[in-house]
Amino acid sequence: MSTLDPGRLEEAQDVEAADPGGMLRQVASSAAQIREARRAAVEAGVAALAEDGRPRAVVVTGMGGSGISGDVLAAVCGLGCPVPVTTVRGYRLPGWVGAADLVIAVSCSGTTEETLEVAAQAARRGCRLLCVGGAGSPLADLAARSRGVFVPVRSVGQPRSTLWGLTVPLLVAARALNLTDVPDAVLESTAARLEDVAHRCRPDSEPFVNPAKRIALDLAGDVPLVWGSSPLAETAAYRMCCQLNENAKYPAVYGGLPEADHNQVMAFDGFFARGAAPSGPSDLDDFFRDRSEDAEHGLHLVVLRDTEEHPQTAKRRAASVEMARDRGVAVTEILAEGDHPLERIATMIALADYVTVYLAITLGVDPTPVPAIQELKARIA
Ligand SMILES: O=P(O)(O)OC[C@H]1O[C@@H](O)[C@@H](O)[C@@H](O)[C@@H]1O
Repeated sequence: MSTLDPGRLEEAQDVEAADPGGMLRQVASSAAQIREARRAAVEAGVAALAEDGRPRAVVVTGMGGSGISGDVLAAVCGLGCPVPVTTVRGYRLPGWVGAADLVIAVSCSGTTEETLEVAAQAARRGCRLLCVGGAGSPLADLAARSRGVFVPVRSVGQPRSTLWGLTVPLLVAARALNLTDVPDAVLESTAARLEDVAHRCRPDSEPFVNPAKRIALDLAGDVPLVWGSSPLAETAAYRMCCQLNENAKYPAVYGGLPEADHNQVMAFDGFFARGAAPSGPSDLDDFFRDRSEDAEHGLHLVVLRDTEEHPQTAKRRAASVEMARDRGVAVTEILAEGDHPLERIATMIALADYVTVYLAITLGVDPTPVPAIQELKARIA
């Protein structure tokens, strides 16, 4: 059983010992992934996808840490994108998808059954096909058989930590199709920002100067509501919840403004907000005794705050934070850095990724393996 021990985050050697699968190293490789994946996408001839002109729609299919590449692509293309960009998670390609559309199948292992199934449907319907994932995999074979473009991706360990290796080929394809403006200079500046986050969050930097360790300690024992203050930040919020689930084996609820102000905000007045949180190990109570007047662990609002917000949404964000604090709900804000949408989403994701790994470590949970996911796959095999 996992127990909370803030001391586990103090010394670099303890942090490393608590991370036998090297998840912190995997997270730190994000900048290198951007550079390597750009080269791989260019070498694989992704630009050839533009030869037949712009598709009617872009449909990304993938699961878990791979599927989210579609959300990141849509967020970076933004509301100004001339064609719809959508993500399909599951076994079926929607009926409207056809030969006029580009389908992008993403799977780090290249073996995920839902992704292979949807990619095969796309090939049968004559869609333009781009496959991104493990070399020599069933997905690579499918791309070859269907004369699709295939970009090989080197896994850095887990699919979810290979996020940028899996996403950058999609961005390179989208820029070839004139769906978004992500020049090499932006890929490079994003990589540089990720290196900077990695430096600030490195294992040997102590909790009082390490933003990720500090947030992890604040969050431990609480029930996180993770909200994004823009569509871009909402995608980062979803990613943070998935990383809380898979790295920290921790529950989390994601939302985005303004929608969360129409439903989730009610939780500020509910059971979890009053500190009547689910009973946990009693050492949690001691640890959180002096965190707030209410003493108990309860609801924790994590706001991923974009620098570009609709003015009304910015008002809603500020009012929501104030209302949470008035009610004794803990609040943490994570700020986007940079100007370009890619820099902004990548910096929020990077800091949040580190938070989830340090939360795992302080809870005594190994961040890397996902045994329940494996068990599920085995049960249905
Ligand atoms: O990227 P692929 O290999 O398709 O995996 C997709 C997802 O599969 C799940 O079962 C987990 O392993 C996730 O962490 C992963 O993101």
